[in-house]
Amino acid sequence: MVLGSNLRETDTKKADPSAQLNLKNGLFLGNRYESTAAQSDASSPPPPVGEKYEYQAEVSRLMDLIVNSLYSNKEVFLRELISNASDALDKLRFLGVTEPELLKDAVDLDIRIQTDKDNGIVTITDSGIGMTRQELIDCLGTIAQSGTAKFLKALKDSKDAGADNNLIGQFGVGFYSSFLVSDRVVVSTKSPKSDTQYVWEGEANASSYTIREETDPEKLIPRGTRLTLYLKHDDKGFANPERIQKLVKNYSQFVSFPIYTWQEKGYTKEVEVDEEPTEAQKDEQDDKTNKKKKTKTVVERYWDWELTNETQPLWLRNPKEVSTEEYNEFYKKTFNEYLEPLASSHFTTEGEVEFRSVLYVPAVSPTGKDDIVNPKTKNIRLYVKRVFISDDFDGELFPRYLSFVKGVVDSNDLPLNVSREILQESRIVRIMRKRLVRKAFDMILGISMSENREDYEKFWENFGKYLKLGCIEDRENHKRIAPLLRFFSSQSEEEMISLDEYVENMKPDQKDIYYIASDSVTSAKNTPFLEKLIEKDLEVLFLVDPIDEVAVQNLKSYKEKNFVDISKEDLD
Ligand SMILES: Nc1ncnc2c1ncn2[C@@H]1O[C@H](COP(=O)(O)OP(=O)(O)OP(=O)(O)O)[C@@H](O)[C@H]1O
Repeated sequence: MVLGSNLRETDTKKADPSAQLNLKNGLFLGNRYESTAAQSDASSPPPPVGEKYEYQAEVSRLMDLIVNSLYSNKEVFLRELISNASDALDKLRFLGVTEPELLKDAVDLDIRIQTDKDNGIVTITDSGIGMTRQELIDCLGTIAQSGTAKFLKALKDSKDAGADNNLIGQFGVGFYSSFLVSDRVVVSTKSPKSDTQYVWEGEANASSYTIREETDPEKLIPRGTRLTLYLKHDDKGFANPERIQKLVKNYSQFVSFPIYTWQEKGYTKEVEVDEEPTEAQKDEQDDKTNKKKKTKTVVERYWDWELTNETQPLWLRNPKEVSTEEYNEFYKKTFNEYLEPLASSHFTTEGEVEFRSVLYVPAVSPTGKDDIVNPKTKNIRLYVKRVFISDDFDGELFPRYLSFVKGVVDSNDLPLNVSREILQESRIVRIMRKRLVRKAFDMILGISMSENREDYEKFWENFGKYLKLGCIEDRENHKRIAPLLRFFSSQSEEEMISLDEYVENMKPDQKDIYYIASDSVTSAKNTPFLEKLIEKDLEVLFLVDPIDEVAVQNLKSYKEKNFVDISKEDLD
């Protein structure tokens, strides 16, 4: 075997990883993985002093919290950093579709994690999009981003002084989580948009960070980002290669890029033994065709990259083989959620248009009940042939009133350079949209039929308004929406009922569905129009949400029974 054979001959305990990598790929990738952090630290002269920048006030606060936190589940740092690396690779792969020259400096899109146990150092390298100098300042000195911003908001909202510890785990604090375990963090990064590689360096308990150019030729990377974490004294255990391997397996099952970890390996071989044979053995050897030397089996140790995660995306797997726990985990990791979803649906459509999707109904409404019309939800992640395209196309794939549905959609029929304009014009997208909507309704119907009535009550409380909006905006789907609606009524003031329940409860000669619009159950109850109907034991729906009446007027009828406003009609 040619591969790495020279490495096995010698003591390769600290072998140069790049040597193997280059051999393996048969191409020269510069010295991207050349120096382990430990080596460079010991041998190179002190790095040039960088330019100093102050953190934005929120970042300082966040850093303070993280550095001094008593949060015990520190290992989440790895999940956060791998997720950043994966995002950076996604961005590169996406941009590379239209600008292939971005990909030319390094072919493999992967994440490599190396540990130096003796010195307590972990390096995480991705060959993703990297950062320019300005991006370093914008991204790692200010807070603009989702998860971290969510964290700060939750922190503000929480009055409980000990809450920050739980919040770190729930929301994730992105890049800054590296300071849960590190005294010092060095980010060396090369964007394909810049000719220079830059180094960001920050320390726990400091209010500023520095940025300088990378001048050490040993540390140059063709493209991407390398994070070097100098672990705190008590956290040096994270530099144990087996521990890292375990954590990667645990946290990265849904990362669709290969993650390699640097592992010690062994193989057995036979070696000759030079011991003096006994007299008896000598005779025996002489008897046989003499000179057959003795051998023994020894284990040779060497270090090599080992693929540590499975890279098949969840939606490509057979739904029969995916457990509810896996769907829930995928949801939480993909959408930065900490609550389990209320329901999920995994399906494939074939034939005219082929795509795969996993959809979810969240447990709570993120925008608050009154803010339906927020088109920038980033709830649907669109992939084309497994390449992440964008999470900005919710509006093209789902009607506005279903914007609370989250999920991934992967199509084989769309072009990789798909844009909003293409989506809007595409016949394929129209078909996809129809099917997605149908599946979303099936999923909601599933919740409504759950044995546990509370599930749907919870759904209705969070997303009822959205469905009512659907009555107004989506005539075509009235048949699907109407059975999902819920109202209080003159005979059910505490628990909401469905239209089906109403219809079942109708008197044999009752033709219409009666309703009264009011601002509360109490005032609806006291309306004078109601008396006569109650006398006759006829049930009346109470429409107590301002949107209810418009929704019902749009439906006009349910199961061929007209909605009739008891305050307006001349009732017999
Ligand atoms: N490995 C990386 N390669 C390129 N850019 C990165 C990398 N890590 C972080 N960044 C940049 O820094 C920004 C801030 O990262 P951070 O982890 O704090 O937040 P985020 O990833 O945007 O949000 P969240 O982690 O909550 O999803 C990212 O949005 C990205 O632009």
